Amino acid sequence: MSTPHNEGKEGSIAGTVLMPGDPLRAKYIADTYLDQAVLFNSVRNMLGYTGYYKGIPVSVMGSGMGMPSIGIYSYELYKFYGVENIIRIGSAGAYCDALDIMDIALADSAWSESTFAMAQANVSGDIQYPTESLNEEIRHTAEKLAIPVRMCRVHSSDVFYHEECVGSYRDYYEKHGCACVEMESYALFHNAKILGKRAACLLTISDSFVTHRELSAKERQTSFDAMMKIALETAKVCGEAI
Ligand SMILES: O=P(O)(O)O[C@H]1O[C@H](CO)[C@@H](O)[C@H]1O
Ligand SMILES: O=c1cc[nH]c(=O)[nH]1
Repeated sequence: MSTPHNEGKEGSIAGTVLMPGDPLRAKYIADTYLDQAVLFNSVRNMLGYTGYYKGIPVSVMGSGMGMPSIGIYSYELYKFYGVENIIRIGSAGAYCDALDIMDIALADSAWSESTFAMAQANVSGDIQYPTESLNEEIRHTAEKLAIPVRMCRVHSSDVFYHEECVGSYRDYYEKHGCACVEMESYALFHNAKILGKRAACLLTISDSFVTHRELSAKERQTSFDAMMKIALETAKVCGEAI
């Protein structure tokens, strides 16, 4: 089987997929953490690999940036490849000083101005939620690894570069309770819900709107190991249950 965007063969993708936005981060994870990793997709260079983590099959695939992109890839993984769990592992910008560079956040909800859910399935509302049971497994895993994780509402934005007339990051923090910003979780959570699947979103803070500190592009690609460890150990637990 294949889709217009994924050339993976039937059975080539594990039940749990870790999804960074950057396909090169997917390659880094496969090269660094997976045994016997096999490339299942390179259409549009959206690299996807399946390998073994501590003996359990796990896949990792880039989602691209923004909701239309993760909307396509996650829909196809859930609907056509039988994937049960997608854990997004991304970077985010902090909207408050409670989140520092390299802190790890777990989305408890995604607020968005996006029309994705309305356009996709006539679903109204500006908040989408992750799967509570998957979040619970992630929290439990992080606790066991003694890696601190901050639960927070995420601004899942359609736009990276805003003009000033739109307002400040403080508005998203103060009016909507968003502690940080990324660009995919609202669409991922929506797709999981309509297809009866599970989704979660782990984020490492890469820059701060408050302090203006930021990681380099190279650091964003390779330095999120603590978050990856949590995601991989959770995927192992999910894989053992499938
Ligand atoms: O690091 P990733 O997973 O790509 O996530 C964040 O980084 C990109 C913007 O630089 C957007 O995709 C945003 O969601
Ligand atoms: O979407 C994103 C991701 C990281 N940092 C930002 O400022 N925005």
